[in-house]
Amino acid sequence: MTTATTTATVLEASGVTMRFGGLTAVRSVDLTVNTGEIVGLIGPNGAGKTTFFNCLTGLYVPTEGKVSYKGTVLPPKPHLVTKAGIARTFQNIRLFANMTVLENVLVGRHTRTKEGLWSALLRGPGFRKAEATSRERAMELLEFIGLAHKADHLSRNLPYGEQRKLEIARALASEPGLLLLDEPTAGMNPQETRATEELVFAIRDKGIAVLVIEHDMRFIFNLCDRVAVLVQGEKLIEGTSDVVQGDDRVIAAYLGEPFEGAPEDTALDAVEAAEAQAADADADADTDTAEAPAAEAQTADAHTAEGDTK
Ligand SMILES: Nc1ncnc2c1ncn2[C@@H]1O[C@H](COP(=O)(O)OP(=O)(O)OP(=O)(O)O)[C@@H](O)[C@H]1O
Repeated sequence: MTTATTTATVLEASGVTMRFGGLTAVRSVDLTVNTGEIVGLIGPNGAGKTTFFNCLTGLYVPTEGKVSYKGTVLPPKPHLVTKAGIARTFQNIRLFANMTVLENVLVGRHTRTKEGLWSALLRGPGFRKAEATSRERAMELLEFIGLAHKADHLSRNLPYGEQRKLEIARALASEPGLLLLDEPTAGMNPQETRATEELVFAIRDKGIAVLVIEHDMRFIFNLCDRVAVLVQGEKLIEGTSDVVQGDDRVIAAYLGEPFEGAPEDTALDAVEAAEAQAADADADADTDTAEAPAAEAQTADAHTAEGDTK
């Protein structure tokens, strides 16, 4: 599917430790992401996933360890990390609510525009050309994520799932080589989640490596080439979806009882179908027949609902 003939390391985090006073939120974590890869980062609430992301993107200065992007050690400054080629989205949506959809994407491009303050104030030919290129590129991105028809809408008026998509478009506007997604499907319905899965594959096929935090196990195991599991700040295991799903320590430490025996895809399909049905159905109707699938759906949801609290 990918065209890369050689595998190169895009991201290399080594020995990353983050302490907050007496609390060690991340302890000596190593992680690499290679070209053409989608890597998942999972773990229970409070395991240190977002803290680790913040260390990668310069929001936190790690207490120990270093982070390199394409062989160069990154300075712990968010704008320099973005400029180097790493973009991210946040767990909580951070759009400019009173800007249009297009303007939000244009904001994401500013690290890639070279025109300076005077050029912008004087609106000289250089600025106008750069502005036209930026708009064109931003519209292409909106086309790519399926929001071009809403370019002039205020972002606050978009439905929740589209706001999350717009955040991804804004991150892509900085032309990253690596995209970090922090719970991209939190609060989404199954259809939106499936669409996000397709979007992430399409992003990878554009040559952008992806590192994704998510509580939705089906999403992670469908999507990722490799999955790393953080538990209490430490990396417990890293491997393919099959390896991670089958590891007893992961089941015990993270997936717990409801996921024991890692349900077959068919079982998960049934859960999803039940969720979709339940969403459409009148709350009071068919209580007898809905009882069994609703119970199953709750079991699967136990893993996703946690992500909405933050
Ligand atoms: N700025 C901070 N100051 C102090 N403690 C923090 C800070 N940020 C995170 N922590 C603590 O670090 C630990 C890891 O939190 P973090 O948010 O990284 O976990 P997480 O795996 O992303 O959890 P979730 O899945 O709930 O988002 C938690 O105990 C949290 O309370």
